[in-house]
Amino acid sequence: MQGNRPHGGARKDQASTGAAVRRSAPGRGRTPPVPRGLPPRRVAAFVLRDITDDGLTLDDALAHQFGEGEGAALDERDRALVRAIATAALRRLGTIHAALDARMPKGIPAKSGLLAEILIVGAAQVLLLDIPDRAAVDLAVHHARADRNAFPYAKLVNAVLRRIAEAREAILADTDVVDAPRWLFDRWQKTYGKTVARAIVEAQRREPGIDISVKSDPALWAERLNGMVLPTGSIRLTERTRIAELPGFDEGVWWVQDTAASLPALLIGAKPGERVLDLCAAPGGKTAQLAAAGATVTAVDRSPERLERLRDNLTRLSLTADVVASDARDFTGGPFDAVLLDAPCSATGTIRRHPDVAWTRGPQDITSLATLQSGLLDHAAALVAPGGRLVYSTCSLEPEEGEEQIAAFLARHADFARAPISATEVGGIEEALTPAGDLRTLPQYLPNDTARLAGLDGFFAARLVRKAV
Ligand SMILES: C[S@@+](CC[C@H](N)C(=O)[O-])C[C@H]1O[C@@H](n2cnc3c(N)ncnc32)[C@H](O)[C@@H]1O
Repeated sequence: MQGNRPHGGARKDQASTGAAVRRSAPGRGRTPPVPRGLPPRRVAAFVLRDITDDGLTLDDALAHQFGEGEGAALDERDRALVRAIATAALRRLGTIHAALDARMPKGIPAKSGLLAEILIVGAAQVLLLDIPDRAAVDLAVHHARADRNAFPYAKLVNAVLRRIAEAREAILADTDVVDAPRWLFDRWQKTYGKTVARAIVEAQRREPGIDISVKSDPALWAERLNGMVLPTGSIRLTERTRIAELPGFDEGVWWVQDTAASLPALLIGAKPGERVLDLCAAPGGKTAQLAAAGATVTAVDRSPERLERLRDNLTRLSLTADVVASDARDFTGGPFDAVLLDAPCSATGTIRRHPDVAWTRGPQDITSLATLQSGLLDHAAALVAPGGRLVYSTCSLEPEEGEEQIAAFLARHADFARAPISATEVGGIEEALTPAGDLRTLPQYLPNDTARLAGLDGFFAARLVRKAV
């Protein structure tokens, strides 16, 4: 197995050059003409640096770079290219690091500016995108020449990227390389065993399709949307498309939601008129499911910005909920017939959709989130009416945020018992049920011969019932 640490031992030196310097930076006072394709590559390099150095999410990094300097001037096509390069690079960062390591045994030289990012952006194009090798390599060389500190390494960029292009097939076929940080892969091996951990990282390499939850009549809407109905009742689109231009979007018939993310709200089994509390609700995919089932929903989230999105989504869908901006641990009300706690988590189950997650989390995040989750669970429990249901879910693959959380909760709360989940409630996906009766989806489930139509996010969910007094 090859190492897959972030490539570039010169992080500290680079960081100390300061954002203002490194984010402009033509080399040695010259102003060579800027080739047409260079700005999006340069912006992609900054996006990657925002993510790997500053811990921004991909969406935040894109918003940051498109909001200033060279990024603000990019047209829609170039922005799409920046997103494609950054996403591909993050999805296969282990592969790219291994390819660079093998051709640069001494690693990235100190004080070499954006050299690491220039190489990653170049390698992502050469290995993964439909861009001619020559254009990708030449632009990377231009990029290095225009960077004050990467300037001396322009020839090295040329040589390394050409050698990567020559070895493309072998690099992509290397099954020893893992596209996840070592600590995370080791964790998955420990939790799920070697074979399953391998299948997880394999599934995360694939670009996922788009899933849609529909208020009613999935068969009809699958036909209209040119999609397929999944066993879970979601629709999976079979083609890449602009979401807002699809039939039914303006009419508010459906919303985008990974099919695994739709399962926790289904487990509530909301009936018309029931009082249901959705804790940690924004941007509202599960609130919409509960409201569409006819429940009287209270949706709580502590982020006012995310609640704006929830309100917008409900408005488009002509659904209603009582929306409350509050820390869930301070929320009082109820008791409720059912409470859904879709807790904040490390989101390691969503890496196939959000490949940045793999490279911006650390083991300490899992520990601190597990503490937050158990506090949220205890508070949620107090809001459930006797005889009522509590569904706890996270989009994490980590047992501390799932199975272990529920075991500890049940040990603390003798007034709650597990209400085991049956396969028929989750589209018949037997393998997603734990021996205890909880839901544990893994990204490699729901296989399909067409890669883009396979898989689902990794989710955990447990259903508990408060004993009637
Ligand atoms: C996994 S997301 C929820 C997704 C949402 N349930 C859906 O289906 O669209 C977690 C949410 O928890 C919110 N959150 C984090 N900590 C919170 C807290 N202490 N109280 C309330 N909301 C919190 C975040 O703002 C975020 O919107």
